[in-house]
Amino acid sequence: MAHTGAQSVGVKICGLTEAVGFDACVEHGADWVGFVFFQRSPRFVTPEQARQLSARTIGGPARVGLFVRPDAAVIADVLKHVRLDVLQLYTSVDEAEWFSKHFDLPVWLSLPVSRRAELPATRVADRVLIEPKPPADATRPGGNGQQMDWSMMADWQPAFPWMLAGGLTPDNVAAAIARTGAPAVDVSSGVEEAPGIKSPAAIARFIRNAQAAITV
Ligand SMILES: O=C(O)c1ccccc1N[C@@H]1O[C@H](COP(=O)(O)O)[C@@H](O)[C@H]1O
Repeated sequence: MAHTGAQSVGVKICGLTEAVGFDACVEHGADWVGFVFFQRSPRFVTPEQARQLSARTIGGPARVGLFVRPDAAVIADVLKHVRLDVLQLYTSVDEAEWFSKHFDLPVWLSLPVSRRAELPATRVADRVLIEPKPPADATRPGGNGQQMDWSMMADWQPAFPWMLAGGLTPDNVAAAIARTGAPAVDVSSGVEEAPGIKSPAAIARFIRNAQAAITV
């Protein structure tokens, strides 16, 4: 079934490391920007780098901090430097709830999914990120440019917030939204010139194509 949406699709650009990419997100109206606090990512930023990027604009996209196997002391240190609006966590449902209460912040939980039965039936976090399971030899759980089988979401219409991630690009994002009905999308490697280096032109095209998808 093809989905058509009447609501604006939310767009998150993840893995900002440089001013030029951050500024493109602000200019073209991204809803969220993501800072990756995972050292084994080419998109890793220190808390100070995130602070400097974030300070380039007042307001603008909401700031999402991404943590893999999160540690409360690490998150607390980041929050001393930069205001985050959302924690995006690669952890369990129980831990996600704990972190949300502990830091009094909304938590988005990344859920790796490879078949329809793994899609959540009930709300387990403020938002779930539906992502592909990473390859066995991957050094990180996301940001691998790996696309999932969108057909498994064809008739999945949960009554809670979710976001589609994994292998999205300016060229496929409109089809991804139409096929899955995703209310929000998340991209990292699909808008890069090289790992960790964002392309302002690709960011502009991604946001434009995602937002245009609602009128399909
Ligand atoms: O971006 C990363 O390097 C990363 C590292 C560790 C965990 C998650 C990461 N990225 C997340 O994965 C999605 C999808 O990435 P891609 O578009 O397929 O490259 C990304 O949007 C981040 O939320």
